[in-house]
Amino acid sequence: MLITVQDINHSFLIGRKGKESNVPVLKNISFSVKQGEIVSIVGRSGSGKSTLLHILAGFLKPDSGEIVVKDTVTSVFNEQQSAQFRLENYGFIFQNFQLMPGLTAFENVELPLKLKGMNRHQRKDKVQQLMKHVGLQSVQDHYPNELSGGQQQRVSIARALITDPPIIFADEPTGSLDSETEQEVLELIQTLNDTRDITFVIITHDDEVAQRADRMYRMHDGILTEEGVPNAV
Ligand SMILES: Nc1ncnc2c1ncn2[C@@H]1O[C@H](COP(=O)(O)OP(=O)(O)OP(=O)(O)O)[C@@H](O)[C@H]1O
Repeated sequence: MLITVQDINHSFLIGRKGKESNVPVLKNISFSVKQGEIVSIVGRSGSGKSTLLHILAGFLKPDSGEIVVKDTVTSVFNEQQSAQFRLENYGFIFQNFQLMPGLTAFENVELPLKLKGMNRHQRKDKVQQLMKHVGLQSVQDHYPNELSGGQQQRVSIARALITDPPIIFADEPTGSLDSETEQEVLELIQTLNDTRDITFVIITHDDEVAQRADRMYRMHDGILTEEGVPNAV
């Protein structure tokens, strides 16, 4: 298994000081993701999906339970260890793209390589190759506000991929796209999964998006259960 999540529990303390109450948000969550799978987690707003993603990615510590990624227990990491592990292993795609408005499409994709200290020549080759792969060659000098929603999401996907992480976490990746563009982005994810063997964990409130995955889990009031998908082999 690439990712194994075992008995995760998490609560938030809410309310005024002295009158706080503990609200359980994740209840005994266990699931696993195999290398090369696309796994979706679907559920209504407030069901706990984002909290689970934050815990998986190490932004938040669970109250109890264990997460193992690539044979490493990540749930015991301190902040610095989590940050390092994220840098080496995870890419992120968000609903609202989170591109840097002052950088061109090319520069947005290039940024993670700059942060890693790769030299300019190598960066240029790598970024150009990937932008071609995701169909962005003709718009590489455009700023985010000169791109369509679908193009912006392609840029953010390229940015997530540029450091070759084995795992991509996508939080509502098609949430702000029209249905045609949504299909294009889902097809791109499928292609990248096929050609580069990248594992995707997709969080969504949309059943149709979730059913495009190899396997699908449903989150309901903090409880996660696996459901069959139509295209399962
Ligand atoms: N930092 C926090 N402090 C207190 N409660 C929180 C906090 N973050 C989330 N919650 C609560 O935890 C529950 C689950 O929230 P979460 O954001 O994980 O749901 P979600 O399924 O991702 O929803 P959405 O699709 O709207 O993002 C909600 O009831 C929310 O109010």
